[in-house]
Amino acid sequence: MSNKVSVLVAGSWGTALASVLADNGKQVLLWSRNAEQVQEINEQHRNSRFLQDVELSPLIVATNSLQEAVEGADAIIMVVPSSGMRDVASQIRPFLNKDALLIHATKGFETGSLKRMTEVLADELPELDPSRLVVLSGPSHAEEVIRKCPTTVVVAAQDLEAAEAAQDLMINSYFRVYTNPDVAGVEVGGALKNIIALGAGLTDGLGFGDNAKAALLTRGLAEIARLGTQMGSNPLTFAGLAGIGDLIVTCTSQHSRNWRAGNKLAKGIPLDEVLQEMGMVVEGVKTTKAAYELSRRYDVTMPITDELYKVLFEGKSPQLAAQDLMGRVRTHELEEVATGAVTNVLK
Ligand SMILES: NC(=O)C1=CN([C@@H]2O[C@H](COP(=O)(O)OP(=O)(O)OC[C@H]3O[C@@H](n4cnc5c(N)ncnc54)[C@H](O)[C@@H]3O)[C@@H](O)[C@H]2O)C=CC1
Ligand SMILES: O=C(CO)COP(=O)(O)O
Repeated sequence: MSNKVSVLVAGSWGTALASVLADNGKQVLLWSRNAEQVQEINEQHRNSRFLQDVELSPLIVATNSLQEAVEGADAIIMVVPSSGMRDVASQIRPFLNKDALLIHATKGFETGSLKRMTEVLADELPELDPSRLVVLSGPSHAEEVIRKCPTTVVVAAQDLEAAEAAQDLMINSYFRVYTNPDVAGVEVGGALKNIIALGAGLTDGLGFGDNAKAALLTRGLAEIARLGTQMGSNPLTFAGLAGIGDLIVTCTSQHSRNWRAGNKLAKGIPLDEVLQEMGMVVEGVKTTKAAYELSRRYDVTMPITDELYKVLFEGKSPQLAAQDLMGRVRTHELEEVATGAVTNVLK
């Protein structure tokens, strides 16, 4: 398939996905707005800020020019953090081939509009054939993909042909790609799991133990599925790679920036200092705010998200948040299931 393939931007995940493409024999153009990073990738085949000690394939060529990266590309992988997606999408509009395959691998919602990333891309790129828009998600830490550890992901598109084209482009012996027609579900699952991962870092940091962690994952999945279903997702997607799969890896791996940020918060470090210390995107913080607003828009109960919102933005102590979650009005697991998405997930 694609001859010219580009990846925007050269963060941790963009660089790891560029490596997958290079391993598949593609010459990859990797865009960064940072001139020093471009020089380091081209001259030393390294991206030391994000993936230390990893030698990149010479098939990966970095560029500072969005025009050079996008013009004539048959496939473009967008891995901009959610906060920059609209801006970068608007900048590529003049150069984009309207039949290009546009795959994004970003996990988050747009602040304010609360839109999913494919909705933001469709807004900014009206000439692009919407059937060419694909989302890639699933349990996949960049640090492991770059070392070619066995990884599974899912690509979702309205159009099976586009999803299969993305599958064909990315799949290899260590990177197994499934397709799914549920674009909304794959995007919502990938975004919301970061909230629960922040909570898991907090829970572990407070020494609450394995029971609490299991509770957080299970009840976290219930609220992800509840909101996701109201947003038009197929509940079964949350039993798959973009749901429980990504929830497991992000809540249990110390590679997770969201887990690490939650863990630092448990030590009493203020949120702005935590984010500064991380130096990498922690999508779960903005996503907690977005999900808090979405839960009200769709009238869905999300107790874990609500408590995390209070911890992050209202100064509530995590201990009190945990106490309030445990002391919620008693309820019936199956009764709740009977009125929500989890029925279908568990069937
Ligand atoms: N790191 C990982 O293992 C995975 C990350 N993701 C998702 O991929 C997305 C990107 O994350 P990472 O690559 O990990 O982040 P990162 O923090 O490693 O790198 C982000 C890069 O984006 C650049 N950037 C930020 N805003 C920009 C803008 N407006 N214009 C141009 N460049 C901009 C930064 O300078 C940095 O180079 C996030 O949505 C994340 O949830 C998804 C799966 C795995
Ligand atoms: O989405 C991820 C793994 O699938 C990466 O999670 P973090 O952003 O928490 O590192």
